[in-house]
Amino acid sequence: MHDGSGRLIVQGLSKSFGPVNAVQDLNFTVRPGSVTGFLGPNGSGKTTTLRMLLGLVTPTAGTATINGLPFHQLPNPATVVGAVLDAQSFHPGRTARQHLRCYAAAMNVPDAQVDRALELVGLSAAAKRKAGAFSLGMRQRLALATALLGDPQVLVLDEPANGLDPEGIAWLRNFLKAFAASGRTVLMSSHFLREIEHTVDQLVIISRGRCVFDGHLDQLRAAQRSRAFVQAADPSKLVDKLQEAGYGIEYLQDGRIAVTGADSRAVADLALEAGIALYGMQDERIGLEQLFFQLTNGQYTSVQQHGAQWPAPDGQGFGGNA
Ligand SMILES: Nc1ncnc2c1ncn2[C@@H]1O[C@H](COP(=O)(O)OP(=O)(O)OP(=O)(O)O)[C@@H](O)[C@H]1O
Repeated sequence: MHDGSGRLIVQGLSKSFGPVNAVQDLNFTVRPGSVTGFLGPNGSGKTTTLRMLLGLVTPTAGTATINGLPFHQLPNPATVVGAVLDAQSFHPGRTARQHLRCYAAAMNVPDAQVDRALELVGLSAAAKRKAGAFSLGMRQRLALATALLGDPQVLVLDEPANGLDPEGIAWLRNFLKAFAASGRTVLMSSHFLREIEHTVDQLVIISRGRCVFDGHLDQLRAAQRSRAFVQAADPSKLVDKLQEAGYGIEYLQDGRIAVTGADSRAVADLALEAGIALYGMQDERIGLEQLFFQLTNGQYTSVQQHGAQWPAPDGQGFGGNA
């Protein structure tokens, strides 16, 4: 049974593998009713964190809880959390339905859930086909169906969009948004900002095992700075005026002034008022992707949609948030 919270709480979580500090003092909360992206370059510690959350790796320090409990203390965990860590782990000779029946039996979930899960992921027509012949996109869907068997409150997905074509990504986006809109929780990892940009509301970004951003995607967007580069006849007078107006200033080596938080129009208006001639102007906008580059300190990586519906936990209708 769902206890109605669906919260994932990571506190002071660390994991070292010998000399490798894979995860270092991570703190974040994932709330129901939203899709949270867990973003970071390759090797930044995403999988290790998800594995600690799912009780598959023991933390060196700290805790990771689901509904207030470590995974291994959850009563009937399959009904609380569904996870996909590896979309390739199928017996190639089994059909999609046979694969799901094996898991349903192991989870003590009624067989009826198998056809429901196949339907939810759009695989009903492929139920009798062997998983070994599935495309990567179909494997991702079958893995997701496996995670959905227990009708869980929380979905934890490691790189679910990996290898999907644009149509598959759009399908996944609709699906996860609808799942979250019903008051459930989604945590999905990615190393590619553009791939998940239109799917997630919240973002936790990690780099080298440490959290470098935790907040709403809009907060990240707001942090995109714009700058205007300007060459003026009287630079020091213009700088005085710009500083009076509250803009950040930087002198560039080539004699231009970089004005932070302003576009060229605002600078031109101010220069005109002050009677300062301008010889050249240029705008610069730091995009989300560049910002992600900066946040992850060059440890690179980089985030895409529709509409589905999803019943709320315990069949309470749509949009119920715990
Ligand atoms: N079992 C292990 N033994 C030793 N080192 C490990 C182990 N698992 C992970 N690591 C190391 O911990 C670091 C974090 O790896 P992790 O797989 O968690 O990163 P990731 O962000 O999921 O990367 P990717 O996007 O490439 O999957 C890496 O340096 C990795 O080599």
